[in-house]
Amino acid sequence: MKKLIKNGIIVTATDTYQADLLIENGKISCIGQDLAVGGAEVIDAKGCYVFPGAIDPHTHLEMPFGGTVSKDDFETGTIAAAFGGTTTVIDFCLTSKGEPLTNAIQTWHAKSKDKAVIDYGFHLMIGEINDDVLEELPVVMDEEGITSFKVFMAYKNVFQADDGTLFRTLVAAKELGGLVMVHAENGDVIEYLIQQALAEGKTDPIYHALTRPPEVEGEATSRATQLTGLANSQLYVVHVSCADAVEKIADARRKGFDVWGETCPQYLVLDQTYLEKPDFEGAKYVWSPPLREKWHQDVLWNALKNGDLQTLGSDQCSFDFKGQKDLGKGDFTKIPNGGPIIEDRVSILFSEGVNKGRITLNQFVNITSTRIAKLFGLYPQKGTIAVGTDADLVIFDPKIERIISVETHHMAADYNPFEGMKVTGEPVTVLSRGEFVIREKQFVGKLGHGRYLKRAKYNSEKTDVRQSNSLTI
Ligand SMILES: NC(=O)NCCC(=O)O
Ligand SMILES: [Zn+2]
Ligand SMILES: [Zn+2]
Repeated sequence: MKKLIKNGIIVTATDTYQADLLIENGKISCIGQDLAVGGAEVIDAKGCYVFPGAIDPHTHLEMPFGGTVSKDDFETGTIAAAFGGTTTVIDFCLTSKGEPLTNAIQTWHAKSKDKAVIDYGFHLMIGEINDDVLEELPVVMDEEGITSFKVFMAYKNVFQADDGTLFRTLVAAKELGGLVMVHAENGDVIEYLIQQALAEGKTDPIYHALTRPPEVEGEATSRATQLTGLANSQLYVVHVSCADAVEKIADARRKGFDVWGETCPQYLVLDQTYLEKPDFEGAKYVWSPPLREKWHQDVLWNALKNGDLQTLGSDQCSFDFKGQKDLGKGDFTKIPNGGPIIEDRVSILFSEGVNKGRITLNQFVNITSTRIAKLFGLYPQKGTIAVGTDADLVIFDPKIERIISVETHHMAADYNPFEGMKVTGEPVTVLSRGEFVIREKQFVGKLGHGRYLKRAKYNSEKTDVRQSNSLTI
């Protein structure tokens, strides 16, 4: 059935205007003033913004990690994402050394099929480069449409790859049209600092942060950007947490390197003191990289505004406090890293960013949707509002106030790291390819509605590093 969204204010990465919007066969078929269409279901968006569905470029759903498995899967995770205004997620598919890449991809298809309520794609972890991997990569790209590869520079003896692997991945990505993503922390130095702390009997959650200081993130970011320049390749630095890393990304971009940076809500609004909460509650705030001293937040906000950082991911990787986070009681290295964020990513950026004048409304759309679609080969099918694009849409009431709480969230985890935080602005209705997923704040979607997305190759023309956020695109 046709749907007609009336009276809303359409916001894209470049424009803000009042118009009606017609949806037919899952796509936007017409945008105009005072549209009247016989037989169309009318959705009144008066007083609301109409945004392109947000895209979360960084999720870990049902991921084995730290001796357990992240709590939210493709069902609970994508439902919560939709409540928060996200209509596409790109999840990290983990690989194992010596195993064909396609085995890992099949495992991820099995996790997601018939569960996801919104569209989804995969990034692929590269843990080693050898002849088999080099042979498989072009096939993975062409047949699976996986065009972004993740290299971990940390998590020694678990996921960490060496510099040779990173460099060869950058070279291969340049040749094949892929985007290399890095978790940039120096895993070897962290391991040394961890062993030193444990030997001194320092086992509380705060030592997670103190053994991963900003310098180890800054150093790894610098190394990754330098190697990218040398390979004349392209790089996306995930979950940037501190000034040291922002500085290195900004330097690289000034030199004209094709380098991009993502931050996450936790680094924008929470700080290192949360790890000192009593009764082991600090474990709820264990991420890698860790939360930083508060002053880093201003640097991150400025970087989003001036274009040194371009996107916001959730790094959704949730664990229960009871039964999962508490695996690390008495040894902070055993606390599973990550938290439940997928649902509140967009609202936090709107409330703390747009409402507080730190970024503009159009930058908000660029940071949560358009830029991500361009970088990860989804644009213009996703990431904007235009005739012919998927009708992934969010009707967003900027006036609704909400207190974030585990009592009301839709994620599976048993706590919310933003508990008690007031946000103003909330999605009320969310459509995926023209179908309601959230309607008037109620879930009405269908398991399995979400389709797997084969993504286009990295296109430096589309993403052009010289185009800054400051002027939105
Ligand atoms: N970030 C984090 O603490 N957990 C998820 C895995 C990762 O992204 O490193
Ligand atoms: Zn990471
Ligand atoms: Zn992550």
